[in-house]
Amino acid sequence: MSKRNSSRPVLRVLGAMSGTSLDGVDAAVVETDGQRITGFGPSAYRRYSDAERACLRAALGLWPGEAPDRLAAAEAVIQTAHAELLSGFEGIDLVGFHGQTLAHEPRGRGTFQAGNGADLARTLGVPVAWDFRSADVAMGGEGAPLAPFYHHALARHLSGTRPMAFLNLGGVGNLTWVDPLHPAPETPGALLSFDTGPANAPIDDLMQARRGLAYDRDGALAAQGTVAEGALELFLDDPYFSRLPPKSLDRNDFATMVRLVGELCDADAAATLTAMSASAVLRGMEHLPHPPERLLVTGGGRLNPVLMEMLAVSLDCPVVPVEDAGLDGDMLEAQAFAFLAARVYHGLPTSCAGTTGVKMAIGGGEISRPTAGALS
Ligand SMILES: Nc1ncnc2c1ncn2[C@@H]1O[C@H](COP(=O)(O)OP(=O)(O)OP(=O)(O)O)[C@@H](O)[C@H]1O
Ligand SMILES: CC(=O)N[C@H]1[C@@H]2OC[C@@H](O2)[C@@H](O)[C@@H]1O[C@H](C)C(=O)O
Repeated sequence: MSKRNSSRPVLRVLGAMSGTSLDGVDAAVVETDGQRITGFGPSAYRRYSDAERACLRAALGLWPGEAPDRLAAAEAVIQTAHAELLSGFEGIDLVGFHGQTLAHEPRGRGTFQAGNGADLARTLGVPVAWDFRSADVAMGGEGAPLAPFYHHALARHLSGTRPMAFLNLGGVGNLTWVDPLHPAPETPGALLSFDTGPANAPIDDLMQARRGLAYDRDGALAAQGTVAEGALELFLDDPYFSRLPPKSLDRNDFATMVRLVGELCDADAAATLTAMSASAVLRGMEHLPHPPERLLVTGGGRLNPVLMEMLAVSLDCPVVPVEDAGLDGDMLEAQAFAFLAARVYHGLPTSCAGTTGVKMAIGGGEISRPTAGALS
């Protein structure tokens, strides 16, 4: 821990994210006082085995107390994978542990990220910030997306002077519009963010069902297909797309869309699902207050050239992977939860009206210490 031009100490924070794609756990170090990013550290990835992924898939949609055996098996996978990955890092002041979202229903039963931060703190011997979303939902927010406060810090780190946008193409897509001239993320007008719609999850589900593969590598199958315009139109009729932000999704909220492509051959189905993901983003762009100077794309979908091309040809602004700005698109969400952990530690807000729709800016997350008094 060190002090640098700030009343709050700079922490070396390790963030960990297990996303809706269920591919594995990302972990990355950020040095931050919770406001400024002062450095990026090492990162690592731990893939889930096929058996582990199947176990997590079987637990999607479960709430605490439901199907106890299935849930306990998934929790054991999450806990073990994180402990294995995170124990390989040294010199860490604080861990930001997102866990695995199993169910998300902000206007209903709430939001549930499996994984126990108190146990992880004991295992690693380091304080752990976790359960980032519950407080926001309890206060009437969507509980997601939460990365926007990090996007704001990144935009300032990049010395941006004009509004820019970040697009995460994970299992679900989410879009953040950020005006970097506002020094604080919670200032009205600094941020607008929301989930755009399904991104890779339906494509992955199709590939699993039809080809026994985890995903459409480089969009190779979609590139051979033709988009079924009728199915695309039916998809875009969903009221989610015209609903004003804030709004967020569960991984499987659009699972039935795979039925829209049920009669199509594999390649046409992949092309159509890819077009649906791109079109959901295009509809989302209509909600932004001003056109961004560029769209910085993160998450695995940025590696799908078919999806990226569909976005690029339809948008007026440049569409580029975040690597164009010197950032790491594989690790950006893990970094986000490192940054958010530092904010939790320093008592700073992690969401606001522009991000989750929560009425007042609030700090979510709790901190579990391995022993009383650590990092005091
Ligand atoms: N080379 C590639 N070509 C096409 N798609 C790819 C490629 N690499 C990754 N992907 C897609 O990206 C997905 C993983 O993305 P990512 O890790 O960003 O998701 P996630 O973080 O789990 O999701 P979320 O952000 O919704 O929580 C894979 O499941 C796959 O669909
Ligand atoms: C409930 C939940 O886990 N939502 C995830 C999911 O994956 C992408 C999108 O849906 C986003 O809203 C969120 O993740 C990112 C990290 C976020 O909170 O910013």
